[in-house]
Amino acid sequence: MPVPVSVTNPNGKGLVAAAPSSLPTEGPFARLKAAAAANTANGSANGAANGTSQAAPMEVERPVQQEITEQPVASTSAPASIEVRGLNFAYPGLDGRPIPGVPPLLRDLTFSLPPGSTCLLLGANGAGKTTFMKILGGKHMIPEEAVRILGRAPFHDTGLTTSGDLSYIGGNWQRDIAFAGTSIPLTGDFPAQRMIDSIAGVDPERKKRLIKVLDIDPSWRMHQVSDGQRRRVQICVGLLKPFKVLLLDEITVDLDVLGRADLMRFLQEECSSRGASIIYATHIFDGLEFWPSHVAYLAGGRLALFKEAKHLPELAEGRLLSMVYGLLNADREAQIKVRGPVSTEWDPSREGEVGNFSYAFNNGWVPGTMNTSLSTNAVMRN
Ligand SMILES: Nc1ncnc2c1ncn2[C@@H]1O[C@H](COP(=O)(O)OP(=O)(O)OP(=O)(O)O)[C@@H](O)[C@H]1O
Repeated sequence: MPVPVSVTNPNGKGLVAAAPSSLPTEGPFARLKAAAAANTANGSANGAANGTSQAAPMEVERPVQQEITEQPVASTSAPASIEVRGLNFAYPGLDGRPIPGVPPLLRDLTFSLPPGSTCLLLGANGAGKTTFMKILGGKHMIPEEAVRILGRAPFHDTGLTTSGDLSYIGGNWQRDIAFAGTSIPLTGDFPAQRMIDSIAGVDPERKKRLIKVLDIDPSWRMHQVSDGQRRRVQICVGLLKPFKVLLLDEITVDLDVLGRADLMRFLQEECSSRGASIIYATHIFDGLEFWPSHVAYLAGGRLALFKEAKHLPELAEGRLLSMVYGLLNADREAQIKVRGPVSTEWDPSREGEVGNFSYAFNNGWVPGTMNTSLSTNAVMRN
């Protein structure tokens, strides 16, 4: 279960800002606080200019309504570790082709991140964050030139993922098992250590460090662990290889506050010390102000906002949550303006939107689910 924001962050200022009076001087919160202070001192020219800081008195903030406008891609001279150029993507209908009349989910999306970046990916439910992350992770076929990870095409160049250079961690740890069902949680009776040891060629020191950071008991039996404990083992396995690009899709959802704080600090160190890059899609914002170097907001199939964190004074001021609230509000109102309010009535005329019958050329759809047992092999091409 996610930790409710109201529990960890009752005043809307973030876990980091809430730390000084109530938390011990040692341990992950103290280190988070120090990291946030250093971040503020280094990067938040805006915060300094208008006299705000993490230590400023906390008043309860009314979320602000923000205007969503297209932002220029952050410019940098370093070669990008993640580069997206004019990406279009639409999920296919049952016949494997884009559904006529349904606009692409991602439209002419352009985006670039330099090495060492920690990018927070935000957006409303259904905005396309998971889809975008899966595309970056090489799980959907798209034109080769549309996405480059470390200069390579993630779908076509499978060496990117098999080498561990590109790592995607998302969704629940589950698999489809014939005659049992789809999305079955991994619950065999074997110890966590065996799952972790199943990844070959791992530096033993890194393994030990991750087990410690994620507070894993190697003797946990995987069929008896809680959701959060299973998630810790899943994250550990996903991080064992020293990735160069890491895509995290809401994986901290089951972690307790301490576990999340330790993990986020570990990930930030990975980027600053090794030049790795991370995109992290989440709906849990408390305590994250210190973490991103970039913030991206996905709406209407495009990046409606993409900025370096140092240009977002809300972060230095510990107001990430209220910033996101404002963006979501503006997004919803813009959508209502365009398509009107969503009908609460079932509309029989929308049945069978797939269109006229044609012979299916993707026969891998799993009945009753949104997944295909094949990699999605039909894409929107202009
Ligand atoms: N396999 C699929 N087939 C068809 N449509 C899909 C499929 N997966 C997702 N979609 C649709 O694509 C849209 C974006 O979904 P996606 O999961 O990428 O959103 P998201 O931003 O990650 O949402 P959330 O914040 O709820 O996780 C949704 O409208 C969803 O219904």
